[in-house]
Amino acid sequence: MSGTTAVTAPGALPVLGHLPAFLASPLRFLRGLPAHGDLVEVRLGPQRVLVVCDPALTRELLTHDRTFDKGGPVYERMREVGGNGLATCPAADHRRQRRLIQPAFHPTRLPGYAQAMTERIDAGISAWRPGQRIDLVTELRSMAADILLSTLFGAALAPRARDVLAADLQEILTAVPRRAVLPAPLCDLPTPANLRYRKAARRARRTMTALVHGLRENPADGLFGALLGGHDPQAGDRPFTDVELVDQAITMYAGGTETTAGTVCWALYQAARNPEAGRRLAEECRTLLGTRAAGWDDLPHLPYTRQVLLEATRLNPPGWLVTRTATTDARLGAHHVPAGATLAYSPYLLAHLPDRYPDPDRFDPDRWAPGQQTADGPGGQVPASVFGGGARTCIGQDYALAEGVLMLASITARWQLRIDPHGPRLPRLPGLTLNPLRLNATVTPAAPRS
Ligand code: HEM
Repeated sequence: MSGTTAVTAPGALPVLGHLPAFLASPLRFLRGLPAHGDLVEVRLGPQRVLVVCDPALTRELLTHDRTFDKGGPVYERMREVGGNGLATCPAADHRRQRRLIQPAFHPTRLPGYAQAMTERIDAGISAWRPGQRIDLVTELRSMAADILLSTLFGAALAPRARDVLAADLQEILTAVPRRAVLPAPLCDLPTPANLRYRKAARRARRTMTALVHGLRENPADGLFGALLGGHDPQAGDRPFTDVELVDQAITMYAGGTETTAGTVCWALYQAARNPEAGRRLAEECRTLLGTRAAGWDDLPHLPYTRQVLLEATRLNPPGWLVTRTATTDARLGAHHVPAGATLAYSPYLLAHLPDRYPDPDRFDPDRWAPGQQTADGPGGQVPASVFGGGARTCIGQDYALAEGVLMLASITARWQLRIDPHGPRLPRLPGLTLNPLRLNATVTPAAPRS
């Protein structure tokens, strides 16, 4: 990249650059980069990307969110879906949006959301039958979608409409990685996949616009109720229009469904593969809960469950590669970065650095034990950058951790899972998240502890 002082990763082929090596195994490729420097240029065909390979440099990238703004091919396609929502909007619009939305994520609102989480989790796991073979990916995704839409719209969203909306939103999200790599004209062809995508996008926006109209007249109990009901915008903050509110709903769905569901899926898988961790998890959940679903007041009494969840996010962080664009000529650490450059940070790469996490491939929930000193601060913290950082840090972090612990504890308390020996079925290339495509398990009732 003209003007940058970053080293280029070795092994670039003419024209294709590092594309074959990246496509052969993106995660292995990323993990090899820190050996070459703290900022490494990678050539993916014509696209050049500066990959940040060091935690301090990642913090610097995330702190200067106006210089290193949202951008890159995935964010462009996400904008097509989520419009100018909180996760995709440029820095120029971000402070206003964040100020308007933050009250809906205030810690005092979490117990209310947790009640909806407990109800939806209980309904989900009560439908399983002894001896049934389930696909955990589908089951947890549908539970997370149910929870997200229930907390967004509260009682304003009837169960039948919720199912249709969840199916449409899922269709849209599944299309994003495909549309991000297809040349733009191909995205407009009337292929069955493009037609399905357009139909789902139109219907989802129509449904949510109607919900927003209803909530403006009659604010209900959900997250959108908090956004619309009686919240005084800060001086100078223009309130959200209906279109912006629908963008925010799609953004929350996109940011809050696959991420949490995938994390719980990996946590259950790891607990099944690691007998000692699985035993301690079961002991904690079954002793505390018997067979009931976990609620908000149980959270402080589920420390090991939280450790298991955190370690699962470290090993398989949902957002594994995240891009930015330099808005101006800039410095990053000791490097010059030219205006227009694409940069990327990788929670996956950082979470597998051996000097931060000794024996990084080992599943070890005790890294997060209270009082344990980790590279990310005292035990109980979250793995650095898994939830981003700086002004664009995940607004749903506490929501996600509460939901993840409630799901993991409730499932473990009530059911014994026998994961299929084949383990998770992985996509050939990871999509927006590191989630498996399938994880089959047979469920039998857990033996309660006395
Ligand atoms: C395990 C669960 C989750 C993980 C690992 C996660 C991860 C992340 C990461 C890495 C970012 C920063 C992206 C960037 O730097 O460009 C982010 C932002 C965001 N997340 Fe999450 N997330 C999770 C759950 C959630 C949930 C449950 C919600 C909503 C209820 C949510 C909503 C958002 C939003 C709206 C943003 C954009 C924030 C902003 O730009 O101000 N996330 N998340």
